Amino acid sequence: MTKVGLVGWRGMVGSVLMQRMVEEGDFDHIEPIYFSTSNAGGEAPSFGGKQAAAPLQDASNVEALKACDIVITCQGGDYTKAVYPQLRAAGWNGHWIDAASALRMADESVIVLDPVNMDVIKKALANGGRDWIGGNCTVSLMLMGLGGLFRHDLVEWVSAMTYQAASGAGAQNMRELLSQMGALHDAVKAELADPASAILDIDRKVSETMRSADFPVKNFRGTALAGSLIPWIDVPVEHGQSKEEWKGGSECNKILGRAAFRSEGSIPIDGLCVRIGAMRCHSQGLTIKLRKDVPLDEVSDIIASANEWVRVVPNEREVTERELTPAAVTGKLTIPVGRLHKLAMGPEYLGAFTVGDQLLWGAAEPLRRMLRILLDA
Ligand SMILES: NC(=O)C1=CN([C@@H]2O[C@H](COP(=O)(O)OP(=O)(O)OC[C@H]3O[C@@H](n4cnc5c(N)ncnc54)[C@H](OP(=O)(O)O)[C@@H]3O)[C@@H](O)[C@H]2O)C=CC1
Ligand SMILES: N[C@@H](CC(=O)OP(=O)(O)O)C(=O)O
Repeated sequence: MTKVGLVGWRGMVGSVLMQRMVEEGDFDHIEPIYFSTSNAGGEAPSFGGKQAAAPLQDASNVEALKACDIVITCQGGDYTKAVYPQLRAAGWNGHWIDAASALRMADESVIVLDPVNMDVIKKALANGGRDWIGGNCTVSLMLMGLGGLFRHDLVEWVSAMTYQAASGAGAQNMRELLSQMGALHDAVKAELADPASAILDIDRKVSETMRSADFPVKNFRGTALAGSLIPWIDVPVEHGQSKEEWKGGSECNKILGRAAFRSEGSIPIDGLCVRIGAMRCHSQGLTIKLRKDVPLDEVSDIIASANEWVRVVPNEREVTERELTPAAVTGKLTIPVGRLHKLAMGPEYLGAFTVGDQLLWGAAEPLRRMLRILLDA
């Protein structure tokens, strides 16, 4: 049976991956070997009702990793940068499946999102490809929603304005968001219980609390997210972009197998990435310049038929409020796309809004599916 090394399985992304692998019966097809960066020799877990043959292995032990046919890691970029080069240098020819961004733009890597780029994956497999990297969550979720328009080569450019959840910043940030919400509520609890209290007094107290020295903001780099937002994600790069915004253009074009971002033949994709107080769903408001005036019902059919997870939500108030929100989508694989309408700029300008769970299609699911593609190859 194929030996699969699992690194980062107890982290947030790794836990979602384990949950999905159990749900899909993936453990029936593999011999799992669990690794740890902190507890080598400890007891290995038994996901999918399958007991691992050995205790937890040391995740930095190249010899132990070499015994695996496939390694899947959700441990993070620092781990990848430290271990991957040593493993390849030691002559390991296995398949490396990785959630981290470290290897995404390397020539040898494919950014995997098989409902969108199975052709790119198959070509790389036929050419001996060995490095399969999950895309940035915002990018993968946008392509899961709009994949049909790209497949029909209808997109001249896209501007994506994002509304990204706390989970994208990590588990500690999700906790801190909730602590911030709790602190704000605590500050005005008495006033909220009194229907006669003045709303502007409540608002003033909330603002004071948000700006106070003891408001919990360590993980969000000193900034309030609850009751506010943060219009910057990740480090600055060139052209005034944040790295998260740069990934939109660079990774989308690579996933689609097109020319490098900003070079001839690539599709311009750019916008502003914003952190908001959602838990684990990223949303995006999209302006799409189509190559021609395509009727809205055709646009809708093309989007809806691209894959089995995308759902077009009619551009109507009630259904949008019910189905096109992080609260509705969280924990689900469905990718709703709605607010579809032609914008005032002209008939080639399409407005759209999409929501997706950034730990499922945004992180774990493309990796899990790549494992199955390799097992079935
Ligand atoms: N968060 C996200 O939205 C996305 C993240 N990624 C990538 O995945 C990587 C991992 O992200 P994420 O899952 O959020 O990271 P986590 O911090 O949740 O987990 C990373 C590792 O931390 C160690 N760890 C230490 N303490 C704990 C604890 N109390 N509970 C669980 N694990 C603990 C575990 O390693 P050990 O068991 O060896 O001690 C674990 O594998 C990121 O660095 C990024 O590269 C990719 C897409 C999206
Ligand atoms: N940066 C993303 C999460 C993430 O981990 O992205 P990447 O896989 O590209 O490092 C966010 O904050 O929402």
